[in-house]
Amino acid sequence: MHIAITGNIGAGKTTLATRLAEHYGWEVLYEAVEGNPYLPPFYEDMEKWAFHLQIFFLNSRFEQVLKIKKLAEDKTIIQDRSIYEDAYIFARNLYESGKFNETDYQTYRSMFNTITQAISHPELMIYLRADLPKLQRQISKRNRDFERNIDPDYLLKLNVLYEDFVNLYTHGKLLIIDVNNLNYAENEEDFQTIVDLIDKNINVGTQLEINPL
Ligand SMILES: Nc1ncnc2c1ncn2[C@@H]1O[C@H](COP(=O)(O)OP(=O)(O)OP(=O)(O)O)[C@@H](O)[C@H]1O
Repeated sequence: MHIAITGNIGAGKTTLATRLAEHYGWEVLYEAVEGNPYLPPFYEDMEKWAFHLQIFFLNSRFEQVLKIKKLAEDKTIIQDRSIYEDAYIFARNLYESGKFNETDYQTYRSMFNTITQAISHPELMIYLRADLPKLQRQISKRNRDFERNIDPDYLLKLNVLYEDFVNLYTHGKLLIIDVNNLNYAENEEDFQTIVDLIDKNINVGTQLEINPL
């Protein structure tokens, strides 16, 4: 089974993916942050590095989904961020804010459309919904150099696109979790709340039985 966690920067995807994998014995595939040569310069000058970064993420996410296709035949894989977010949220936001020019954006979208014809979709998507203060707290807690001056307006715009994305999402089952008042990194009860929700929504390892919130 393929499960993906979706959510804005700092929503807590990596922590949740790691904890769920430990709890259920799933395998996690993380996104390419460490060693991504374009992320630090991108935050310095988005217009200049938008295309490079989007191609890097698209390729790395495509590699992941091909890997997941094979692995998910006999185990459950949890993916830290889905391929859709690159195109429908990050690239779209860059385009709409004038940082991705028309030609580059059309080239990128055409590659994305080609790639999506070759992939299979997650059976379950878990969306972590978090408001700006929560995102900012978590981003400052992890203290990554290149995220230090992240513009609140950038996070707000991404959040609007995330809401659009989940409202229109039809590729598979969707579980929406409001994480504003949850601290599943440190609070066992909060983690258990999420586990209970997931248990209610899937028969782990076999079939899906979703009752959306
Ligand atoms: N397609 C993309 N375009 C631009 N930036 C991206 C893209 N995908 C990921 N990023 C950036 O990569 C970095 C890592 O992503 P993020 O921090 O969301 O992952 P994370 O550490 O898994 O988050 P979380 O706190 O939810 O675990 C962030 O700075 C994010 O903006």
